[in-house]
Amino acid sequence: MTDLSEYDAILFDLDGVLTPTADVHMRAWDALFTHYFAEQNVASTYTENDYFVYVDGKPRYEGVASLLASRGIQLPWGTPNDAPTANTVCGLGNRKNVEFTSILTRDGVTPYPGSLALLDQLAAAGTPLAVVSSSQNAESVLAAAGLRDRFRAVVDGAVAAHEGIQGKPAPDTFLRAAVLLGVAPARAVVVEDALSGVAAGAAGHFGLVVGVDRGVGHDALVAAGANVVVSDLAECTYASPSESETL
Ligand SMILES: O=P(O)(O)OC[C@H]1O[C@@H](O)[C@H](O)[C@@H](O)[C@@H]1O
Repeated sequence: MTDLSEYDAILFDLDGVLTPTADVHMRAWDALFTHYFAEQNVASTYTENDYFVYVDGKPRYEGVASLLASRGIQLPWGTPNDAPTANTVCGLGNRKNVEFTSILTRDGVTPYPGSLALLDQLAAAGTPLAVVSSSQNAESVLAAAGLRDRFRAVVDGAVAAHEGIQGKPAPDTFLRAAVLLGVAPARAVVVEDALSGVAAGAAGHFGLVVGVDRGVGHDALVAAGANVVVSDLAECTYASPSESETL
């Protein structure tokens, strides 16, 4: 068990940490790039490892640009308003978003039971919580999962774009959430499943960076800066202050 009760606040990534929506993102990216690479006759096909290394946890268009660069492809950046049919970085990202949104609408979202159990302990302890996600769909996912009210602050892809905050792997979105919760980074925990997110937590000098291994691999998470790695948040605990006193 990893006990988080010595810290004052917890900053959670969303997709793959609280909800199984990293899988939905993965499937939507796979559909986009498999099709696009076939159409463009790119010899090296898109794999799951490509997702973990180049796309996972990053803001939408940065993920597209990183993956294309891995194949030596350069496209015009375009703008976030580009149609999903446009062959620009933004157009490809928006094409993936059509797929993501349709899966989300069709299937809904159920939080991981282990994550819910930890959130219940944190609610009982009154610990300030934030969601820090690169996704512009974070508010929809939180609402669909019935989790929005549990978080004092949400710093997501839409907030970052609006406020001009650099996305993961830069630490800035986590640092912004710490400010919103009124906590020093050294007193807060970052919980992340993506290499880019773990790297952001380490770069922000947070008190503890918990890596959640949903497929990236224990060693890769540690190499990116995780202090501890769990396979599910059921392996984390947070005793409320009254419980801690009686221990
Ligand atoms: O396209 P969106 O919803 O803004 O999401 C951007 C990224 O958000 C992250 O949370 C996911 O891990 C990535 O897979 C995703 O690409």
